[in-house]
Amino acid sequence: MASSGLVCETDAWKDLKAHVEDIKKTHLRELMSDAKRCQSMMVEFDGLLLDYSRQCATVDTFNKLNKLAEAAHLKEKINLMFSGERINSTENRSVLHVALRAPRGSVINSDGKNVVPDVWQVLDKIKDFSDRVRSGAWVGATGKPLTNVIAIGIGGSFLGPLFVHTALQTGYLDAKDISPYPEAAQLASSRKLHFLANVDPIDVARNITGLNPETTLAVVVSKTFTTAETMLNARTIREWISAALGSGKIFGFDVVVSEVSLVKVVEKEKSKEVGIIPEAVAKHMVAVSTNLTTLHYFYTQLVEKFGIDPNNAFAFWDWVGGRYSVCSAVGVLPLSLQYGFPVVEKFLQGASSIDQHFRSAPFEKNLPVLLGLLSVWNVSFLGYPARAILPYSQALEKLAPHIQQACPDDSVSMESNGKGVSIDGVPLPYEAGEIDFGEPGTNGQHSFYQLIHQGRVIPCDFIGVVKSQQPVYLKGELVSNHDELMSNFFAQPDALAYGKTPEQLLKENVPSNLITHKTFSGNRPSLSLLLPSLNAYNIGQLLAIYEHRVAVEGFVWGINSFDQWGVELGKSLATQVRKQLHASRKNAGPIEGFNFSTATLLTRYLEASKDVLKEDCTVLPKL
Ligand SMILES: O=P(O)(O)OC[C@H]1O[C@H](O)[C@H](O)[C@@H](O)[C@@H]1O
Repeated sequence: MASSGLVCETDAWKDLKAHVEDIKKTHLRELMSDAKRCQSMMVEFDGLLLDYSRQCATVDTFNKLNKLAEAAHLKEKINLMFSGERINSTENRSVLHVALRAPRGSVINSDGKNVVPDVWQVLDKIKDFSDRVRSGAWVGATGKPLTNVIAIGIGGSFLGPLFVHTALQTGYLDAKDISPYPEAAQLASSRKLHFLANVDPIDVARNITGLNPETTLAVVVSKTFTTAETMLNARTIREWISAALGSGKIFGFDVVVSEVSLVKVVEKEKSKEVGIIPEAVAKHMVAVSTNLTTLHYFYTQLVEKFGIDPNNAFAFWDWVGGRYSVCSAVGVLPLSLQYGFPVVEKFLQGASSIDQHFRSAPFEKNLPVLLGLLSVWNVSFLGYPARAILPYSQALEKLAPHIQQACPDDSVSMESNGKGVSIDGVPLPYEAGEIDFGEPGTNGQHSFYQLIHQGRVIPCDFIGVVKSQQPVYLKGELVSNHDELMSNFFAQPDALAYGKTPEQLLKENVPSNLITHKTFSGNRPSLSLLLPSLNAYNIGQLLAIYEHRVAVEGFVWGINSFDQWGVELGKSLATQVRKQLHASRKNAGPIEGFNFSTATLLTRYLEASKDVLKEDCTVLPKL
């Protein structure tokens, strides 16, 4: 829905601006003493409990935020998303990642066509393929079962699957997850899932160290099948497989692509013949890519020319944004190979439960809406530009990188909402998007929490789990290991909210020269989200909550949360550098077309690395 004017011009926005002064007068200590207020700021849904009473907000603030939601047409925008409208207007695409986890038989239309049957066709294909690989019916070129999987992808084709894998890794033994498929746990235990994302050759070396190509399956995951880093990594792994298992050849060639515009205009840099690709590649490599239909023949060709059998390519669609693709074959294929499809299906069901809730629950009970509105309040009104994501669960260690961005160019939140103009292209006179970062507790407490307690104000998301995946207890200890962890989960939000006053310190006989150092101002907002346990279903819920929260923020700010033009410039400059490096190494071509600084750095780099590699001879990682 095109916005009609900027949201900051609405009365609701102006009213909230004026309200900031009232809120700043009231310390969270006071707000927390109102039990009725606190009770009204707790919401439960499907086993989850959200407590947002430690936000610098009153009930009145929420009434005003609801008015802002109305002024921003939030409800209509949510409906447009679910009904398959092309709300990603700059790429002319629908935004339908909710269809990826819709129950079989439901109806979600894109361009008047129900996409759910297509989604399930791919899911069924993944189930069949992953069952065959896991059972040993599908074997490698030398007849051995494929027990190691390397998922090769970057950005959205990496971070989401890594997050889910890390979260499931210690938890897949949860009987509820695998029942009635107990064999899943047994089979997963002898399998390994690896992720190759960075084009840094160190990442390739780390991934293949200790691996036998005979028992390895590589999944090339790329929406466009042209991303420079992914394709070079894929070619490197193909070389590694070929070098070991290279008998029986088929002919093939690579298409090296320099630029992929997000409106699908592909400019070829060069096509180069690589001669013969061993048949083993088709046994040991499969692909996940967008829309491998006749409509997108180009992509099918790319897959085939790479040496992958198009029958072993798993499709998704252009209405799935890269950073929202973990519920497509991007995540479902590697995760099903590792854990079995039934486990991954539960993950999809958890996400779907939140989708239904997001679509239908009234705003005052709607978890993603509440969280999104709070973010808008914190960023645009209270002026807090960052957000810390603090799961008290080591299994959730990759949640913040997925939401935040550990990789160069993709994150659910920062790629979505890191925008400077409205959906209509008007420069924003207010800040949108937040800087996300985080670490699991209690590790973070021993690093950056100092700043959160006494330095900058950073609204925090505390995420706790009631039942640990690992119930460890030592006889004679005061509490179990998980209780020890959770003691911190419960304590930190109060420390941030209440702080510690000079008066309290004086009563404790703190020396006067230390009073200011030991004072905690408090009044630092946070929210607490309690999950019942950490199984595939709950992980799906958590993912969808964050995805929709980001959408809510973007809808209110009036931006397009579903494009990512900001990642393009760096990519095209890298193409220029790549060409220069090739020319200089191959023909000692002069460095041309760069500013003084870049030219100096390039010269130093080229000169100092002259002897490292020889052109035109394959060198695989030294293991
Ligand atoms: O899946 P691919 O086409 O390889 O793209 C991988 C990533 O590349 C980009 O630069 C985009 O900004 C990301 O959203 C995307 O996930």
